[in-house]
Amino acid sequence: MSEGGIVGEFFSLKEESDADVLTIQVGDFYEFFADDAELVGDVLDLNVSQKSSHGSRYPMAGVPLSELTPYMKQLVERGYRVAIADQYETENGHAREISRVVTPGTLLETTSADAQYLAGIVRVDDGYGLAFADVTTGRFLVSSVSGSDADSKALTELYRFDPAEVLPGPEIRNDDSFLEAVRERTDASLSLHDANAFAPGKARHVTREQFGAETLSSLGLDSDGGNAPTAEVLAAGAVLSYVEETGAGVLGSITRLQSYHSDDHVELDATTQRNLELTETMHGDRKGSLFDTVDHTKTSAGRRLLKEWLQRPRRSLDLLRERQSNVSAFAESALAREEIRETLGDAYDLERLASKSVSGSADANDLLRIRDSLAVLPTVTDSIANAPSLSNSPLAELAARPDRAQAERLREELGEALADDPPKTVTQGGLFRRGYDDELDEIIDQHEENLEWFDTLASREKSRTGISHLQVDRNKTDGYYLQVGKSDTGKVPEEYEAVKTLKNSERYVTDELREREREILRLEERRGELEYDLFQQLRARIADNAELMQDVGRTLAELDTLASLAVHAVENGWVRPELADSGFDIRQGRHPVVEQTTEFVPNDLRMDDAREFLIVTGPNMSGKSTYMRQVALITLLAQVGSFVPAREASVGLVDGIFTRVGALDELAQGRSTFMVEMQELSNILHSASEDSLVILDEVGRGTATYDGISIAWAATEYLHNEVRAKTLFATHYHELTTLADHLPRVSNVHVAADERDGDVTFLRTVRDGPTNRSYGIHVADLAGVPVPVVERSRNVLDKLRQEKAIEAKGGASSEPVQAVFDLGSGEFQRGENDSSGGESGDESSGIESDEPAIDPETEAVLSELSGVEVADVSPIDLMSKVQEWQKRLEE
Ligand SMILES: Nc1ncnc2c1ncn2[C@@H]1O[C@H](COP(=O)(O)OP(=O)(O)OP(=O)(O)O)[C@@H](O)[C@H]1O
Repeated sequence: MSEGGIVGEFFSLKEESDADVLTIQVGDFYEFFADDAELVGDVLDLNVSQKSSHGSRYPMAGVPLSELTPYMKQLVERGYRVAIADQYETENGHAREISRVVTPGTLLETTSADAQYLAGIVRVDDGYGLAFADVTTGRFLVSSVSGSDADSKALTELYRFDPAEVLPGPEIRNDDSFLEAVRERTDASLSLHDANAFAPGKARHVTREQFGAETLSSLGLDSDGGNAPTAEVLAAGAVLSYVEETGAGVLGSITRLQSYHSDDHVELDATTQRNLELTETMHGDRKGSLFDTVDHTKTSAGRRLLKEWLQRPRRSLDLLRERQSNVSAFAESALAREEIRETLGDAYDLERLASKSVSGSADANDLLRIRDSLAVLPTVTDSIANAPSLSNSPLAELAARPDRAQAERLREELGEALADDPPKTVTQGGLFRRGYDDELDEIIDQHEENLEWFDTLASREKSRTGISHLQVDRNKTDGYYLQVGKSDTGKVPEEYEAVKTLKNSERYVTDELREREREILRLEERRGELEYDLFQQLRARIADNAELMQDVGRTLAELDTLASLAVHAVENGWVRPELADSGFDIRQGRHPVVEQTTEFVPNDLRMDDAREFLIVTGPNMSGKSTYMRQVALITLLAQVGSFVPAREASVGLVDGIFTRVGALDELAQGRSTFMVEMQELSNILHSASEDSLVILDEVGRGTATYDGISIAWAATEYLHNEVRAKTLFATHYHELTTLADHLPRVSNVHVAADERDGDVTFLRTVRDGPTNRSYGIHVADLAGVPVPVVERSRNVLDKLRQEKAIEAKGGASSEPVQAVFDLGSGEFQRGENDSSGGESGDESSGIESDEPAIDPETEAVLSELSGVEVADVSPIDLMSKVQEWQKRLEE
């Protein structure tokens, strides 16, 4: 291992001579480890992780691009071509992949098929301007958000793109609460960027240079009266200049600017994406996510697009109907679909290859991949034209979108240039076909002629000299030589010059041989140079067609994604949903992921203007959460343009899906469950509209029972009266079921269970009306809670029920439990002192202090088990506490 010395202000490099292992030391803080390095062609492939000054290793993804770039530059200057593919273990033991390539002339470029966004965000008077550059494909999107909830809208956009790096404008201070939220809720690194880049003049100049003033004005993004560029342009300018300065992508591959409106998409914040397990399960596994379940794509570009569609469901009826028709067409014609999918399997990621051509990092193999991928388009287009059900669908138009003639010309050019079976690297020679370049042909002819001379040399010399054991050979140290067997050395003529003596033979050279050898080496060198020049010229011409390649790549990806959706629909009996203005009528709906592994009991859902809010009750484990998630996922899939798991479905388009379920992750991070719960609830109450779908699972359970009920009660009223969002609310607070008597559009449904002789059977069927029992103790029993505790709980429950019955009969309003049941009848609703959800035990509520006395013996036992006051917890919390205690015992 040799010390490479300081190669940059903060960077030093250690390398082993054969470049097998590379350790890069960065300042005092980080140490990068390169394990399992492998030389693949002329690219060095490394696995990289990073060690902090405290000694803990963590993945390199945590390092901002700007920090990585300078040291990458150093490597490049030292003549390396570096591909870093780091696969590392995250805290919970799940491997994730982030890959980036650095090549001469360019900087960071991703080798991962996933989109990697660099985001710029600028705050203006009435909102934010946002710009997102995908360094994988060169896609560039801008948008703006405004209004009183601009903060939350901007955050939603950031969640949606999930950028690797965010550049906040200089007006967003480091301690700004908005940045706090970005830090808290995304994995993005925040990078400080030159404030000048955000300056209006600079930003406009840079964006105009990149896209032209015409593009800006056609998108409505040019300045007002020539002075103030729009917020999007400010953000775009900063991102572009950052890309240019740091090489976080390739400017030349950013060929097009797309402007989108945040209203084009269904609002789906990070919490909801996680709750619905769109791309990862709650435990961080890819397997078992919706994406993993429905993905049957054949290409990495198709996979990328499918993920994007799931994360960004759309609201345009026309677009969704078109996608549906395409999925339908593919679903109906199995033969043509499978033929097309097989052809698609030959396509590489053209969007990425376009970026690589522009950056100059595309190698010989990449040019071949471009050639082969371009050939896929006409084959696929012909397959579509030949299948009537496909040619009559919008698929025909989709496939015709890229300029086929231009694509064909490009493919022909590559076909004429590149040999059928060329080498992996240019330096090996033989990349180009004969007839492509006259000079190259001549060199090759001369080279071959010289080689032939060597071929005939042995027989010529044999007959001239009478030496029988003579052969001509070449090796790295001696070059060309004549080798004569020991027995024949006496016959060697004068002009032979001995160069090496071996055991059984002698090696000679002659002037003539030296001259030929020099000529061969000259020709080989010239051939190498010329082939490399030609390769570069060809690559540059290909790069001029980056936009075309992006078009073709995008089209193939879209066909792949649509065909994948069709495959899943056919294999799982999904149906095309009817897209309606509002409301839901889902018959025999199923959960798209759970149905893969379980004998699933389908369920219906009906919601309309007269039935907007469903309170879902049912025993623990009966299927409430599954039912609600199933509704959210069916809605989401419908707005992707996919078929849905149901026998029949009408889905009203929504503008957002908002969910609030148990806060497992935050618990692990040490935040108060209840605080998180309330923040999420608050966000929903602020952001949801009458066109939204809201899923609430157990709101209020994180605090004292009466506080919890009060908050859940008030939130229901607010959603029902003010927001009017379509809402499903699962609760164990049976008191809430009485809301249906007071609020006109609230209805009760419950997930049925059957109890016979103390045994509970979960029926999984959703029925109208509230449930009457909670069966929590039965679940505790199932979970293995010790028999004495289960028995005792039954005892306590009976007691509580008896008390309730007495209170109900007596009807005295001063009775504590009665007070809860009376919530709907006035006192609470009127928002008097006690409706404000005061702290537990707050004198003003008059409730906590009036709680029914629990048998002191029970309270003592349970308190000891759980470490909490019994009166302060809901039945579920009690159960989880008991389970917690049981776990502790096991440990
Ligand atoms: N319709 C169904 N068909 C088959 N299995 C189901 C169905 N619904 C739910 N399940 C299964 O039942 C189990 C419990 O479901 P779920 O978590 O939705 O219950 P829950 O009522 O929300 O429970 P809790 O109140 O304890 O949170 C899960 O394992 C789920 O896979």
